[in-house]
This record gives sequence, structure tokens and C-alpha cells, in this order.
Amino acid sequence: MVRSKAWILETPFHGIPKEDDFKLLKEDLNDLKDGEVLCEALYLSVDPYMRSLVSLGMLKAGSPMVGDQVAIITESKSRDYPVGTNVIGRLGWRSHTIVSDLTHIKLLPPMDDLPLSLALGPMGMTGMTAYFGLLEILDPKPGETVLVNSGAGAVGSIVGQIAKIKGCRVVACAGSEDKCKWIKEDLGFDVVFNYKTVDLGEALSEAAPDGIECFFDNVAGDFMSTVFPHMKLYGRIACCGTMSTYNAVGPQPSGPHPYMTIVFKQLRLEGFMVRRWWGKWSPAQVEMLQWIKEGKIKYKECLFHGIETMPKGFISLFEGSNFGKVIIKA
Ligand SMILES: NC(=O)C1=CN([C@@H]2O[C@H](COP(=O)(O)OP(=O)(O)OC[C@H]3O[C@@H](n4cnc5c(N)ncnc54)[C@H](OP(=O)(O)O)[C@@H]3O)[C@@H](O)[C@H]2O)C=CC1
Ligand SMILES: CCCCCC(=O)/C=C/[C@H]1[C@H](O)CC(=O)[C@@H]1CCCCCCC(=O)O
Repeated sequence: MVRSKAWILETPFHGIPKEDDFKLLKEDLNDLKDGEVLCEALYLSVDPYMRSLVSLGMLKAGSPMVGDQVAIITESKSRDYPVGTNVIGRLGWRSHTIVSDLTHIKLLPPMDDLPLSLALGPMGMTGMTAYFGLLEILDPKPGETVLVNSGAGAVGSIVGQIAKIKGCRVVACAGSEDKCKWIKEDLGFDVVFNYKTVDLGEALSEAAPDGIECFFDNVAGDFMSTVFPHMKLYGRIACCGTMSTYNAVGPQPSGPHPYMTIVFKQLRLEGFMVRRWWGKWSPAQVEMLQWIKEGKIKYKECLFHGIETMPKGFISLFEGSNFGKVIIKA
């Protein structure tokens, strides 16, 4: 008999999630039926969207926490997935899972000798978000200025590096001096500032006196409103996420929005969800693997150890204490 540990949401979040909002349950799993496999989690992902699922009413008190994990098949009654196969799937915050519908798991992308955890980072959902959000929505040209916020995060750090590969000038910000040092010195972004210690408008005027062609926005809110006047005519904005609003309590902030600037500068804003390009993930992963092997894309992981630490890892995303991709090693 296998005992699984599984996190549920005990109390819907109010403001920044707290460790008390979660509860760890233990469940004895049944024996496998024909066609089923038993997955044991190796690495689990925590991502900002999990916070927004509560605001959207998709996660309620008592709901199992959702999320992707890299797992190994430890028992199998399926010919397609023999014991020892590594898979990725939206299996939730749990240590062991019986999978009956095998469309819920898939093989990892080819990763040569890279750590398996990268299938949750640059080779996985966050890396693909950076890749497609930048290349499909913003389509930056060599010499253009690309601004990215949360620049030391899982998505932002990859956005800036792909923009450098494409010959762009990268302006990025992050919320600590250590993060700024990493993206400036190790990742080679051109202009970097700590948005918590500068006047954002002044920092943008200084960083991009001729204006910004492409803005990859992970934050929204006041940050975005401040950026609009610094955009160039026909500037493009990829609306990737809204870190500044996920923990908002009560009605969402309503402005100010410089609408006249959007019209006058003929800006294009486009929201996206990375699964739009699901059919193109494989070739993108091949290119990402090549860039990582050539040292053109560097990555950082912020590892937490043990499934018991999942709430801590998740909360770190909103405290800004994470560097790169937050991963829980089971
Ligand atoms: N559209 C899509 O398909 C996808 C969208 N996303 C979005 O991309 C964004 C980045 O995700 P991801 O890279 O995984 O996360 P990160 O690794 O960037 O971690 C989150 C970071 O956000 C910053 N942050 C936290 N709270 C705030 C706040 N109130 N205001 C401004 N910044 C804040 C912190 O960095 P700092 O030190 O810089 O403050 C923190 O480290 C998120 O908005 C997420 O929802 C992610 C995946 C897919
Ligand atoms: C829901 C607000 C999302 C804000 C932006 C963001 O972070 C999006 C992340 C998605 C990414 O495109 C791929 C995903 O899987 C993320 C969203 C998943 C939402 C539904 C999850 C429901 C479930 O698994 O049961």
C-alpha cells in the first residue's frame, strides 16, 4: 500500500497566501487497475497563477492544490508507460498519484543531461511563456529596446536572454540588489534597476531616452500605467501576467490609465496564455535546449526540499524572495 501526501487549500487566500491556508493530507492509495500507472513526484512547480485561481473561483476551500510536476512511474499496468519512465503532468501538489487517464501525463521533452527539474522551468511552461510571449507577440527586431519586469524571475529572466540573443537592447528591473546584480552581470542585460528604490518614470527616461519598442509585462497595475508614456510610436506590449494584482483584496484598482497615450502612440497590447502555442512547443524546446547547452540561456532555480515545503515555496513568489524558477524537490 502506498501512502500519498497531498496539499489542499483549507482557507481561501485573503491577501498574500499564508502557510495556515493550506493543509497536508495523507491518503492510502488503492492497488492499480489495468491501464493505470502510479506516479511518484520528483519535482513540483509553484506558479503565480495558482493564487489567481482563488480570485477566479476555480479553487475553493477543500480543493486539492493544482500544479505541474515531473514524476517517475513506480508501478505500471500500462504498456505505454513502463516503470522508470519520467513524465510531466498537471498532477497537483501531491507526492504519489494514480493516473487512470494517461492523457494527463506526457513524456519529458528531450533534455540530454540537463536536470529533470528544467522541464518545469526554461524547458517547460515558464520558458515557453518567455519564448512565445516574446517572439510571437512582441516579435522584437535587432536594435529594439525590450523592457521586462520581474526580470530575475522564471519568465522574465528568460525573456531578457532571448531578447539579447535576438540582438535587442534589454532594460529590466527586479526587486532586490542581488537580483539586479545577477541579471546585469551574469545575464548581460543592458540596463537594470531595482524598481523598489528608484522613481520608475525617471529610471525609464534614463534607461530608454528614445523610447521603448517592446514591453513584456509580468506585473500590470501602476507599473504598466507608468510605462505607457515611455513607449515608442507603434510600441508593442505583451500582457503576460499581473503580479501586482494577484493578492489584491476587494475591487481591483481602477487606474489611472493613460488611455490618450495608448491611442496617440498607437500602442498594441495583447494578452496571451502560453498554451495558445501548444502545437509549437516541441521545436521551441529543441531551440531552448540548444541555447542552454551553448550557454546562451542561463537559469537559476530556487529549490525547496520536501513536499512539506510547498506552501513556503509558493509564498516566496509573492514575497519576491525567489530567484529564477521556484521548484520543490520532493
Ligand atoms: N500568460 C501566461 O501564459 C503565463 C503567465 N505567467 C505570468 O508571468 C509572471 C511571472 O511569473 P513567474 O516568472 O513564474 O514568476 P517569478 O519567478 O517572476 O516570481 C514572481 C516575482 O514577481 C515579483 N513580484 C511579486 N509580487 C509583486 C508585486 N506585488 N508587484 C510587482 N512584482 C511583484 C517578484 O519579483 P521582484 O523581486 O522583481 O519584485 C517575484 O519574485 C506572472 O505574472 C505569471 O502569472 C507565467 C506563466 C504563464
Ligand atoms: C488564471 C490567471 C492567469 C494569469 C497568467 C498566468 O500565470 C497564466 C498561467 C497559465 C499558463 O498559460 C499555462 C497554465 O497552465 C496557467 C494557467 C492555468 C489555469 C487553469 C488551471 C486549472 C487546473 O489545472 O485545474
